[in-house]
Amino acid sequence: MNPPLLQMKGVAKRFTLHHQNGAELSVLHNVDLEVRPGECLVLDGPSGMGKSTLLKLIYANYRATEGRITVAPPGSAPVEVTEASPRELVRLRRESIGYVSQFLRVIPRVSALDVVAEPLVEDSGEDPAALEAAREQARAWLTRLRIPERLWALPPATFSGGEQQRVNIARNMIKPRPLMLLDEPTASLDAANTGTVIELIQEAAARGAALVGIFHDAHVGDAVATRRINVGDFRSAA
Ligand SMILES: Nc1ncnc2c1ncn2[C@@H]1O[C@H](COP(=O)(O)OP(=O)(O)OP(=O)(O)O)[C@@H](O)[C@H]1O
Repeated sequence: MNPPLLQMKGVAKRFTLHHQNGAELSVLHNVDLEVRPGECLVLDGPSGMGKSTLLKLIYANYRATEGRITVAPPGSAPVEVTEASPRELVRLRRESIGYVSQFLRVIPRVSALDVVAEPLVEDSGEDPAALEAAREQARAWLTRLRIPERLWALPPATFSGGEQQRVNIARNMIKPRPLMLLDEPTASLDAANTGTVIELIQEAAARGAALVGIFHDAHVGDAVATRRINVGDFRSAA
């Protein structure tokens, strides 16, 4: 069996509520899990249980209060997310973790094509052939996700919710990273685009990515899950 790409051990998250005299809100407690290459772990559980918080801990948007989170990309040294420096985290995200949230962080005046191509352009070292290859791939991703060609040269700020979500998916999947975090990636999508995203997730798992996802639509979770957990099981008794 492949070694885990992601490992969480004894992870807890408590928020300190500064506007409520420093009261603590305990959200996750004793999270132990492993995800291996080729697996898609689906996070289930009622609203407010901590599903998005769990993804944000892995991506280090939130700092774990307790425990260890280790990402071990194949062929490179494992990174302890809980102890990594800001520089190591930037590198880990750039090289090893894709994070598709519901919302695109819009960059003013940058075209949809360049937003999608950017992760490959960053790696191109200004080599003209690599830059053109990055743009060519961005065109293919925009086509596959049914973004009309007339929109490619425009900044996505004025795009519809579903168009922005598809640009975000393309941007985060164009570079095949070993770990993919998916926070309701199909929330604003129609049936055809939801079907495409299901295929993309299955293709990522087939090439050996490890995926952890939250899916609003039960049928999407059912189609992609290789394993599921209920995040309510990590709720603190306190
Ligand atoms: N930055 C924060 N500060 C304080 N509390 C937070 C913060 N982020 C999340 N929480 C709290 O943590 C709990 C879990 O939130 P989270 O968004 O992870 O739930 P969820 O299971 O993803 O919910 P949903 O299915 O509704 O998206 C909620 O009670 C939320 O208010």
